[in-house]
Amino acid sequence: MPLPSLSSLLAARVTDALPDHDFDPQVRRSEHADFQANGMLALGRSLGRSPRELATTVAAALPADVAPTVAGPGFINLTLTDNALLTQAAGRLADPRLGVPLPETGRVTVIDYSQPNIAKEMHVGHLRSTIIGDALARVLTRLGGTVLRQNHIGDWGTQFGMLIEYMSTSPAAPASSGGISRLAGLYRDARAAFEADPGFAARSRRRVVALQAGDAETVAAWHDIVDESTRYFTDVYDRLGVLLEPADVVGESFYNPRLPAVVDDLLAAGVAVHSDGAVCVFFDDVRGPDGEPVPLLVRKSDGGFGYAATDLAAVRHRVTALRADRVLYVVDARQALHFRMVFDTARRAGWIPAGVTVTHVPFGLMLGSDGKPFRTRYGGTARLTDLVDDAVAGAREVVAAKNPALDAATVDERAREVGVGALKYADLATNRARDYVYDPARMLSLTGNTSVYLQFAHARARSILARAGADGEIDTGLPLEPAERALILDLDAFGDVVAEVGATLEPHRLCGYLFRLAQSLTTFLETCPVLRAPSPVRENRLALCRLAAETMRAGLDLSGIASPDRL
Ligand SMILES: NC(=[NH2+])NCCC[C@H](N)C(=O)O
Repeated sequence: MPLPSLSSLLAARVTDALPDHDFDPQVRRSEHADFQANGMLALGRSLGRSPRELATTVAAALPADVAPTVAGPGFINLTLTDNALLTQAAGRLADPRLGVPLPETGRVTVIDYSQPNIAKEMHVGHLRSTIIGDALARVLTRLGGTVLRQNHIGDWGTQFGMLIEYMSTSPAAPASSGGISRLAGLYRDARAAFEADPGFAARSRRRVVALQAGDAETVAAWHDIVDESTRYFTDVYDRLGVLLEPADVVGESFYNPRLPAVVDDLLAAGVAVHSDGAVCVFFDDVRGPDGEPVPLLVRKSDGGFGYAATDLAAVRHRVTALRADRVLYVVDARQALHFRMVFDTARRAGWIPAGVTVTHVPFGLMLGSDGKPFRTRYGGTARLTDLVDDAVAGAREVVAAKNPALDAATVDERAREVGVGALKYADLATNRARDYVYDPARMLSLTGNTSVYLQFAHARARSILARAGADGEIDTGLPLEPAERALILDLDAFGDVVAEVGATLEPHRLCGYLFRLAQSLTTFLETCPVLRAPSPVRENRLALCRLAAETMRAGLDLSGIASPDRL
């Protein structure tokens, strides 16, 4: 078991002081002391007693080495001894989990994320889903959970009839040449032909039927398109350094054979009804602007299945076959209503057992500097690969300016680590539900809340450790400087913060923490000489450098961001 944090140890002491009451002591970091327990206010309110009196009782029961004092209307200030802080730091250094608990043990989480569409370029929406989903997958795994990644790619639908028909009649090269941009170009042309030429449109519709009926030639052409697209996705994932691999792809086509049963079962359960030839599910609280109910379309009147039917089959599969305790959908906030209707339908059909949760994890848009949805210089939807290229190119300038003597291969490698890190961090650092402005210059800044600043603080600690040679033992009897105290207190919160990200599914909490940690590490390095300090202060400070570097690396790793030893 990992060593509990100081704040959780203090919280336990405060609750122990009032054994007859069940309450949250609300122990938080404070400007007035190391920690402050604020829970007496709420407890006093609920008991109809004076919070100050409760606080006084608690303070009297607490051990003198936490220096309890009552302040204001009933706060309890708590200050730890230097010895207690150093003992905790030594414990953390010996803890391979760095204090991260294992609350997810035994729990299976399915995460549906990334979800690009075949024969199309990936765009910024897929970038956000990929980055956020990947961070959540890493955090939940670290917290002891079993995480099943499901890349729900768009690989099925009537549009492929069009594309296959177009490719079979145009004398062009096979799908496996020319990459995604050629495929995306053909897709655009096929669409245009479909709209302009009724004969082509009719043949395309017959292709869809042939594809669904398993016609060998059509299925082979579809496979070629899927394979070519998957190669492109894999390439993007490699460049981004995310966990997703081809084995995680369970696309829409996977659920195709399961769709008729979805319709039958929903009809039999009375959850879905026939309506104008279609099969629909209605909701009391989902209505259009005219007050008319807006149904979830399970089967269209032409007999075709849509996006919703696939998601219904998917949720059922994930809960039953994959035995998920929790299913997360990391998808753009604009699909909130779709997921609400899908989950509600699955619940009404009795497909979601008690204790299992299905959750839409929404995120906002990436905006341009004009405050509108981000577009490229050419006005189109931004291609994800252009964003990666731009970030890496910008990072190359930062890296080369800092180290003019570096060889080209090292510059390349660092530029990738810094550029991709900056792109991910800019995405993760704001509350995911909000829209955020894409600002390449700001995200690569060496100062401010950027991954570059974090990577730089980490590399500073590493370079001191490299110059020192060996670290030493912590001497818990030494007095501490304020910057050392602040650093130890911040380091100690790491495990609690990771647990909080798992509980809230909000990666920005980790970024905020790492930014504060980088600041206290920087202040420590600027005010407390390490290598020049006399022994045994030197050994203690080296140990703090070591713990800070390890914690920073673990945190960046959970965000999917590299932590190079040098910058
Ligand atoms: N299970 C899901 N519906 N996942 C989200 C799929 C997103 C879809 N492929 C898109 O690009 O918009």
